[in-house]
Amino acid sequence: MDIENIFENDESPFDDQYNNNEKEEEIPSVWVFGYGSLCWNPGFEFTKCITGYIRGYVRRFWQGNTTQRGTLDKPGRVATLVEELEGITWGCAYKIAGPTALDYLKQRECKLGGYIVEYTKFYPRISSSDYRLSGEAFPVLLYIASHENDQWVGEETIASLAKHIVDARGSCGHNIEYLLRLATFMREELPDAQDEHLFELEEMVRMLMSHRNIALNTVMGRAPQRIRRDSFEEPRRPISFEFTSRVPETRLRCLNI
Ligand SMILES: N[C@@H](CCC(=O)N[C@@H](CS)C(=O)NCC(=O)O)C(=O)O
Repeated sequence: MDIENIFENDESPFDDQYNNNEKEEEIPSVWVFGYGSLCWNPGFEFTKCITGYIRGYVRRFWQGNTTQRGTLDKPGRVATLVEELEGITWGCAYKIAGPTALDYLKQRECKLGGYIVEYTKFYPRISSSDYRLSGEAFPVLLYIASHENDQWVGEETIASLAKHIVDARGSCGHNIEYLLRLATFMREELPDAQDEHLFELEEMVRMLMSHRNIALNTVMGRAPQRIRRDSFEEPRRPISFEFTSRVPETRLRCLNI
């Protein structure tokens, strides 16, 4: 999908009805779906973040990574989406305006990560009349690993994935951090969402860490920027992982982009 001129393209699927610009000046915007590190470390500026899901895909750690979370000698494993008819993948959608964020994602996701950009329908977890999101689905961009990219690994057992993750570290930090921060995002923001693959992998990695005496503080980098999600929702729990609504000031530190 060519997104170069998505803001000018009048055939764009992101037409005005989904801009939800009721309270924002009429500037063209698109939504990007995050289901891996984008859930906790978007690295780009956004104006809204809402939790929800997409249909027809499941999340799998079947994409290798020799840059941000691994090396050529010890490739890591990062999340991608695999088509599955009845599949559902939970994550969050970011509303972005202007091409800067997309240029950044092109570098981070496509150039460095081997992902391609597609789009699909996003179903918000919470509908809000205040936000003119009556719960109906709307189009989002998503970054998915093509099976042709040179870092594609394909199906692997949980045990094999866990071994790779425990052994891998890249320019953005340890591969364990990548997995645990995603699992924490899901538990804290989407406690009712199911994801057997993610949580079985987390359990196996934590078991390997225990067997190899790997201390958590040796694999977890700096706490990510706090993100306020579903801002039209009353706070559901004491403030913990995510709080203030702040547009990220820092870029993806490891890539300096
Ligand atoms: N496209 C997925 C995965 C994105 C992802 O995990 N990208 C990795 C590598 S390709 C990345 O940029 N990681 C930064 C980091 O690991 O901190 C998402 O929507 O979250």
